Amino acid sequence: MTSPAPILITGAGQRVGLHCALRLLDDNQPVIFSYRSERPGVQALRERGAIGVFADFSSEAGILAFISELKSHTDSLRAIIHNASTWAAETPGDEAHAFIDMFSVHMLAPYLINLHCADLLRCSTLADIVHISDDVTRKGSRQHIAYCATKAGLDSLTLSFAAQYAPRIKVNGISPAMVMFNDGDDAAYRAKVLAKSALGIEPGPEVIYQSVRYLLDNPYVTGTTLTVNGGRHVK
Ligand SMILES: NC(=O)C1=CN([C@@H]2O[C@H](COP(=O)(O)OP(=O)(O)OC[C@H]3O[C@@H](n4cnc5c(N)ncnc54)[C@H](OP(=O)(O)O)[C@@H]3O)[C@@H](O)[C@H]2O)C=CC1
Ligand SMILES: Nc1nc2c(c(=O)[nH]1)N=C([C@H](O)[C@@H](O)CO)CN2
Repeated sequence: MTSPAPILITGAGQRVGLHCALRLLDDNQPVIFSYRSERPGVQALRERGAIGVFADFSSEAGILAFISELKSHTDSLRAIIHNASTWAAETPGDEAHAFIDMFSVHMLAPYLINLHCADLLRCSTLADIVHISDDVTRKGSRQHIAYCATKAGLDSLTLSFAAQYAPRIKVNGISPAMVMFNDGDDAAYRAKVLAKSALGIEPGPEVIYQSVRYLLDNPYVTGTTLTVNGGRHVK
């Protein structure tokens, strides 16, 4: 029996991307992942048989170099999961650089990878693109203006590529609110963030894998962005 086409997940060296990559491997799904920094998670994925491809999505050249290296490893893809992301607040005096950096990783990389890798997806019987965005695009963010704007642009790509690639390729999004804190988050910040949702929990990355699984397995969903926010919109 031939092995299924691999799933590409970007930014899988840690946290949500690493969790989802490991869960896909648990399901006997071959994985190709991008990483930018050598991390324990990168080595763990390699030891599970996943193929790691270096990627710096901060420039067009870096994105195209990744695409070229990716195509040297596979001629088909079951799915592409755009997970890579930078969560940066406005940096006084360097706002433009931060905006350009997040535009590149949140919009230009998904755009170019989707355009250049559509033929790889079309070699798979089932084909999906999943954009991981952020619930914050629902109403904007005073503290992360550029981050939110570039994630909103990713939401737009979901709609456009869903229309462009139907019916051969499904294209959907996932919009989480906080699913896992960062190590440096103090108790006061954690309490403040937990109070923003109706359910008031830190669910962990499994809720994103469950959302990915739903989108990959459901043949009648495209152009949809799943809200996974603990009920922030009803709080
Ligand atoms: N964590 C949460 O609570 C929430 C997460 N999300 C979204 O879910 C997804 C996963 O979140 P999380 O796991 O916290 O993400 P991380 O902040 O851990 O980022 C994931 C990876 O993206 C990679 N990355 C960042 N910038 C670049 C770049 N320019 N080029 C290549 N790779 C890059 C990093 O690679 P490296 O480490 O190798 O440098 C990093 O490991 C993201 O899209 C995020 O925006 C949305 C709402 C809440
Ligand atoms: N790339 C990332 N994006 C986001 C992160 C993160 O750690 N990396 N974290 C958040 C926060 O949890 C935020 O939702 C808290 O309100 C958002 N995006």
